[in-house]
Amino acid sequence: MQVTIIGSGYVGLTTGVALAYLGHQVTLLDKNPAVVSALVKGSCTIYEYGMDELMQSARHNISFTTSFAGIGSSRVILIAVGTPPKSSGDADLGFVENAVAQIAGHLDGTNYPVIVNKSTVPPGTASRVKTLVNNILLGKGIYSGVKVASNPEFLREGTAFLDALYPDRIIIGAEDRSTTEVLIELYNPIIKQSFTAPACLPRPKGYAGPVLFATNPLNAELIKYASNAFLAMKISFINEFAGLAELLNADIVDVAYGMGLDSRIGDKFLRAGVGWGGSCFGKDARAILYTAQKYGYSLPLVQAAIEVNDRQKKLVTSKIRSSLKTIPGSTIGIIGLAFKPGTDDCRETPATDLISELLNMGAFIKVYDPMAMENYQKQNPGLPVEYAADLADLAAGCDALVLLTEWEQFKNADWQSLRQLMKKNVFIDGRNLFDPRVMDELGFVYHGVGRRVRVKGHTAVADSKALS
Ligand SMILES: NC(=O)C1=CN([C@@H]2O[C@H](COP(=O)(O)OP(=O)(O)OC[C@H]3O[C@@H](n4cnc5c(N)ncnc54)[C@H](O)[C@@H]3O)[C@@H](O)[C@H]2O)C=CC1
Ligand SMILES: O=C(O)[C@H]1O[C@H](OP(=O)(O)OP(=O)(O)OC[C@H]2O[C@@H](n3ccc(=O)[nH]c3=O)[C@H](O)[C@@H]2O)[C@H](O)[C@@H](O)[C@@H]1O
Repeated sequence: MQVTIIGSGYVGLTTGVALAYLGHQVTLLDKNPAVVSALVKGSCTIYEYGMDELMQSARHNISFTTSFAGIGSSRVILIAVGTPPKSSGDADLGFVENAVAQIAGHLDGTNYPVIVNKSTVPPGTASRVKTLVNNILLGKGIYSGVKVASNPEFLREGTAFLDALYPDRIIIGAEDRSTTEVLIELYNPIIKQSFTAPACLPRPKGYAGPVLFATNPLNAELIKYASNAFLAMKISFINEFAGLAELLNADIVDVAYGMGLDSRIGDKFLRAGVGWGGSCFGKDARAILYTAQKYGYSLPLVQAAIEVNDRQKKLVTSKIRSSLKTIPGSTIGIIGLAFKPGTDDCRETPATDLISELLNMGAFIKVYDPMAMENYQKQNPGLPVEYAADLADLAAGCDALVLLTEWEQFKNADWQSLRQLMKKNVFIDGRNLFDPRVMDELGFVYHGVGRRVRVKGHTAVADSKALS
């Protein structure tokens, strides 16, 4: 099937490469010439596990362009442009509308591709897009039979290809059966799992394909917001209890493990930490609050999820202050800049607020991330921090280390040697990556989140289990 994807960012590029891998003819269109020329030269603009292998085997099915010319010959057009927040919290649909206007401007009435919103857009956008396209076509004297669908994206950065090839669900919000069928055809290899799994991403054991749910566009749009708000709320919930656990001298890792044993609760998204980051949870929570407000309604749980997250981000500073006693003049090493492991994305990373707060307090800041240093530096030009070459370079001379991103390689580093390079021995583990007793034994003054006191001889069941 001929597919054009508008926007070659995290969603557009990974979706495009996955669809091309499945055998579709994919055109990746981005308005940014720098993105397109990098992709044409074979250099990927984002880091995502599996990109090189999938790109290599799918290369013959992909083309890159900045031009909308010929877009009418596509069977499906997926819109995957950004929907950033306005200052009101509402989603800014400027990029979507611009893309839609360009699409409509290039349709001549001989062929009507299905136009699909993959971007996260407020409920009602599919019908708004349809009106926009029809008006533009009417202006050209074309009475259009264009179909607009909503097909929200649920991939997570860092596991984008895993999520694209082996999703839990595919939500198709279409106004009629024939439009749904076009999208079923697009996703057929995934629904039937009829493709050969790439070597780097074998089919998960027992995985039998996604649940396909066909509904109307409005429901599909709301499913996306409700899902992200729920996940954000789940993390905020465990973070709220982490604060209480610290006061009680309980251990939130054990508490989360025990909660997750109930299949109604589940063990996912119960990892306490420095708070959720990334380009979507905050933006989407605020956008759906705005939508509710427009209808004179409130969403207090969603509001609280944001408030708890804001409070959580401040927690690290108070932990550093209480353990170092004084911050001005101290050297603090930040371990991890990406908003989560597996990605080079630094949008809304918890590191940003923390670093600026510590700089304002007069600390000297060193930072290190295995993947996200270049992005972070680009996004924060002139920030007075030292970019370390590796963990040893980071640890040297530090009074405190603060772990913000739980990259696997951090877990496996030689912390005994790293400890010896430090001036003082404070370690703030913002992701509860380490076993407190081990860090104690290595000579660190260790603080996790929601697990303040270590009881000698106590064996926390969950310490060795990964909560994901
Ligand atoms: N990043 C993620 O993990 C996920 C994002 N989403 C949603 O998907 C959408 C896209 O997100 P990202 O991929 O992260 O954004 P991004 O910012 O990484 O990429 C968007 C791309 O669209 C291009 N673009 C903007 N307007 C254009 C136009 N008129 N024509 C052609 N290209 C245009 C930009 O140049 C940019 O390269 C957002 O609505 C986001 O909420 C949904 C699920 C996951
Ligand atoms: O709409 C989107 O953009 C996407 O947003 C999230 O995906 P993503 O932001 O890539 O990453 P997550 O794995 O959800 O993590 C988000 C943040 O929550 C934090 N987190 C996650 C899980 C947890 O238990 N605790 C926790 O603090 C992570 O460290 C990270 O900062 C959703 O998980 C995706 O389903 C969705 O498609």
